[in-house]
Amino acid sequence: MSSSLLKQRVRFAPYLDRVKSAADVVPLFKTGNALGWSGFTGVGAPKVVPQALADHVEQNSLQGKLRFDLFVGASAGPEEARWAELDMIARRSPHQVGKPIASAINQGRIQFFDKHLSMFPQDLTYGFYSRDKPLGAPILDYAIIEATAIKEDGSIVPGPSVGASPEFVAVADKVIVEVNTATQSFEGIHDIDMPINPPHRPPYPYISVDHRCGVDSIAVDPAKVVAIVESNQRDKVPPNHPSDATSRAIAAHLIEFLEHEVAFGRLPKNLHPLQSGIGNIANAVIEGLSSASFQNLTVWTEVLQDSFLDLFENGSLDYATATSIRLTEPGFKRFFDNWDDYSKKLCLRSQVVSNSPEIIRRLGVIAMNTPVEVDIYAHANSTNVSGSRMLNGLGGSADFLRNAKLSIMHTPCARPSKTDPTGISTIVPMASHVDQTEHDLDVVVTDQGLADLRGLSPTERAREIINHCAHPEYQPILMDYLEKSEFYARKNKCMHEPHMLKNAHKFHINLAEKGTMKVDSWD
Ligand SMILES: CC(=O)SCCNC(=O)CCNC(=O)[C@H](O)C(C)(C)COP(=O)(O)OP(=O)(O)OC[C@H]1O[C@@H](n2cnc3c(N)ncnc32)[C@H](O)[C@@H]1OP(=O)(O)O
Repeated sequence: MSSSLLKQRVRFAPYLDRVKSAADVVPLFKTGNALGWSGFTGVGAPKVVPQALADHVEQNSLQGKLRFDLFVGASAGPEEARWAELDMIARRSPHQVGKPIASAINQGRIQFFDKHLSMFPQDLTYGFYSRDKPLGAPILDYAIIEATAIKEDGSIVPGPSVGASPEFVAVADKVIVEVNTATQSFEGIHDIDMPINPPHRPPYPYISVDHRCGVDSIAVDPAKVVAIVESNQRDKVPPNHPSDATSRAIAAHLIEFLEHEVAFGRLPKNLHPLQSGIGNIANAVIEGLSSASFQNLTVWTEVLQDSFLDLFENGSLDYATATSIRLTEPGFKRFFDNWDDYSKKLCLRSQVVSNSPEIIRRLGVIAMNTPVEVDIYAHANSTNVSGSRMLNGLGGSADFLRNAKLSIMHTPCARPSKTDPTGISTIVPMASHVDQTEHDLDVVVTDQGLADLRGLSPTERAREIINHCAHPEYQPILMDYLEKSEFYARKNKCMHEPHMLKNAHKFHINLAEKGTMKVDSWD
């Protein structure tokens, strides 16, 4: 049964014969299927089909018996958390958000692999993730893609994210389209590159943030579309934490640094295109930028959060492009209330383009992301707490940080542990897991201050980071580690990047054993 809204949104008549309910498509799925979902950072993912499958598993006690390999451009919505709770995910890549899915990964129930978001879709199309399948088997059994409209040629107009949907559609055996009639159509806001694999891939043409290639929907062979399912559920993004003294201090140091770079002629007055990561700190830093004096800013990023709307509204942001616009409910209301204005100043692209190392370097992007920890030589951990416990995944942090003109990591200098309000130092002697290397980062900034690492040797970097970024309670402990490491290294003629290996992870060991990283003495 098609609603009149659905008929308006689906402009390719043959699809109207394929309208089904979510429950109707449940029998199509078999355990072991490889699925690609649209969505990126909790918006634009399918909802009603995943929910119907979860209901089916719950009602028939199929937990652990109907399991899928699940690929999503980045994270999906609460549906994937429910799938994790019902043990419906065997394998997952490349990024996820939410406690149930992270704990299933950390309990070893989901085989998760973490890949640069610019590389994940193309590696999927190369067949890297289906290499154990028989020759000729499809890479994906189903792509389940949320649309906000279908054009006359059957192509799919996505919603608030593009992510890896073009690649999923290209390599899926069958496609199910969830047409979301609860949200406004996003038609006209996308600029979509369809996958062309090497060695004949032409260069991406973009030379400015507002440059568009002219394709505004995802092409699909209509013969592959087996069902059109109406969805009437909006995206639900939890509210961001309001900025606090810590995030405001981080933003203030960063703004002072950017002003300094403008004064010295290394950046123009409107800076360079900005990238900002996900999370509360990133959101608060952008909030801080909205009260600075920069004008005519541009943004080339992967996720736009609510705070970017402030920049648009106070007139300091000229144009923003991303692969996802992850807004809270009030954020989406602001966005739709000003649709005529925003749709001219905003564009959503595929993640292979938003995160393309080549374009990031070409545009001279300023990248800003939050790590779990940074070590004294500027290796950063974005993913694994104490070397092992996965949080969300690498996401696009390394796509941007390795290729940006200015690579900045921002973090509070300390975090609370269960027993000590400053029990976790985000500056450590040796990172317990490395996602960004010392060769990638230019600047580390905490609420204490900013370390400008450009052109410094490792031991100079260590002093800059300890003195400017570490919490005052950790500064003497870290300096003691550095000086003792230098003492041993001088004797052994290995002064380039001195470490005491037996103590290098003592902060983490101390945290596990005593609830704080405040080490009393070195072994
Ligand atoms: C889709 C994209 O890729 S966007 C591009 C950038 N992507 C990335 O940088 C991916 C990696 N980064 C991230 O996932 C996030 O930035 C994080 C998790 C590192 C920080 O997120 P934020 O929301 O800014 O910080 P926040 O302080 O709220 O920390 C989030 C959680 O991580 C935990 N955490 C962070 N660092 C540590 C640490 N050193 N030790 C223990 N826990 C930690 C926090 O305790 C918190 O847990 P909670 O949710 O149980 O309270």
